[in-house]
Amino acid sequence: MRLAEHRLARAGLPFLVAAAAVGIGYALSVGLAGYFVYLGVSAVVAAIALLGLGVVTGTAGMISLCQLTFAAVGAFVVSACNVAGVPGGFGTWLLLGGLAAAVAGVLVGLPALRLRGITLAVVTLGLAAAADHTLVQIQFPGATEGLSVERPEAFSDDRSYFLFAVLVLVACGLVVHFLRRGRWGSSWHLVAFSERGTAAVGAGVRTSKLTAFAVSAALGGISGGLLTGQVGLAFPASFTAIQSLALYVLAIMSGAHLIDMAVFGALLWVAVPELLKRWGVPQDWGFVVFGVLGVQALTGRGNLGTAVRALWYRRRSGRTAGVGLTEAVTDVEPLPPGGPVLEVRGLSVSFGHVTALSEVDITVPEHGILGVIGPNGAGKSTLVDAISGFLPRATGTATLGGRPLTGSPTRRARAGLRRTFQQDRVPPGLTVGAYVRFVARRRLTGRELDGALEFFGCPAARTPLSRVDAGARRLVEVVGHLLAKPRVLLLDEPAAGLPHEEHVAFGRRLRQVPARFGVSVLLIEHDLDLVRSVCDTLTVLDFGRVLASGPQADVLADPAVLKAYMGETELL
Ligand SMILES: Nc1ncnc2c1ncn2[C@@H]1O[C@H](COP(=O)(O)OP(=O)(O)OP(=O)(O)O)[C@@H](O)[C@H]1O
Repeated sequence: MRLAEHRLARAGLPFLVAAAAVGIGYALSVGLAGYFVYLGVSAVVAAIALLGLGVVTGTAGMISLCQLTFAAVGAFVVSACNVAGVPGGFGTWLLLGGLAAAVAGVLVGLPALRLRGITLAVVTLGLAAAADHTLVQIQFPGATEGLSVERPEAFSDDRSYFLFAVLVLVACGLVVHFLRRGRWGSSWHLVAFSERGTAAVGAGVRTSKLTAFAVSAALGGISGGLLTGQVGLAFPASFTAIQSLALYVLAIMSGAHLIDMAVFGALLWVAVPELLKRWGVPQDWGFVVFGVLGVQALTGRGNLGTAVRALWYRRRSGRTAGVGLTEAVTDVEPLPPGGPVLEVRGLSVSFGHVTALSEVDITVPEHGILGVIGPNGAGKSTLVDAISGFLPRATGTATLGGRPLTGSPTRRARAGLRRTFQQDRVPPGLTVGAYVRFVARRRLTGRELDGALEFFGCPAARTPLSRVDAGARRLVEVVGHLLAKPRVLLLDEPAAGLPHEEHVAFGRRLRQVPARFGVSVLLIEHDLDLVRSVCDTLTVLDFGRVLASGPQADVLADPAVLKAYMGETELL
């Protein structure tokens, strides 16, 4: 009951905050002096644009330096609708402006599928500069005739228009909040942290990037439309490339992926030039101030928003969450291994002159756990990369459940082949539960989620992953993939981050995976005790070749394995 009440309270919280924001907006609209009301609308407009930047840059990790170009698209559409007298009034025009900007966002996002970092920055800034130049040439519809945009009837004076702008900001904030908590939001976090990790869970890297660009641009478009309603006539000077650049810097500095920090950034956006004006300093110096703040944010670690939150969490709980595998679990009987479910034949991979794999055959039995062992550099991770589709130039064949396993990593993941990574691919921006639900890519009941996390001794679903240690994050990754119920899961050293005393307990749980989750496993592991306790069959790789393969006891007693793999027979 208390849990249900707690969940209800958490679900209602965003609406409570939204209602409070509307209340504050109303109080400000009646209480502020006229000039500050005008500045207030400017701040709200900037907050919506920053919210958009927070999505594409802060959450999805891409650089976009043309946010005000999207704002210009929104302003253009609103102005054109005003001139043409499009039915529906200002509210409809605003939505149309957002929609048009979203389309522009997708078009700009297309190059982002191939470009990264500084190259993407140059492309988006170049686009902003080109749009800037074009707008000066063509001007906004109605500008030359002086045809002022009509505000909504009920919000026509400055005070009520400020309230209207606050209502739009609150609606945008709610949309962003719920999008971030949904599948799109999780995919943005994942793609920002690791594109390989995103593909490995069967999510589309393209879709993640394009949706982030579209949502961000739509918010930019709405902010531009709102600005047009504020000033009556849109002018190119409001949407220059240098302003887009300054807005980006502000988003980075404040941490605009957090809604409150987007609002804080917007207050700075308005307050800094205003203060400079009052002190008799040219307002363009505001860009220098933002530049300095941006350099500080880019050279330091993190931004203002995350720093404040980190302080808050440290005050609430100083500890990071780890693995708790010491609890006893009820064992389930292992299922007898069936026929082959994953068959790989003649797999070869070369990196230039290095032959990482040569004519490798492996078979994972249904309901079985195949261990793949071998010294460092034997080709184990390359094997996982090749089977899961990350090395398209690999030769050989693979079948999963009798069907050819081909295509991109996303396609193979959707076909029922999942993998984990040796490196951390778990994004810190999500909670344990949000991450596992996203990776599972199916509807999970709370019981199913909590049960699986508990079984592997992982922190509770509500724990932010930023507060989970490296070993536990690997197990959270394993849980997510297991709950996806693939045919086969490839585990690349899943116990590497765990304290050694936890290895036995982890092995005991791993042994039960086929029976509990219906998933067959290929396990790469250096800890031979763990391998012995878990795997029915073993394949030993050495210099990219299969040295031995078969039942565990036979393989571990093979003199070639003893000699080549361990070097010292006593150890085995
Ligand atoms: N991207 C790459 N470019 C060039 N060589 C590579 C690349 N990836 C792997 N190799 C080489 O391929 C061989 C196999 O590497 P791989 O990482 O698969 O070994 P491993 O058995 O997983 O080692 P470890 O146990 O240390 O993880 C090594 O000689 C390695 O240097």
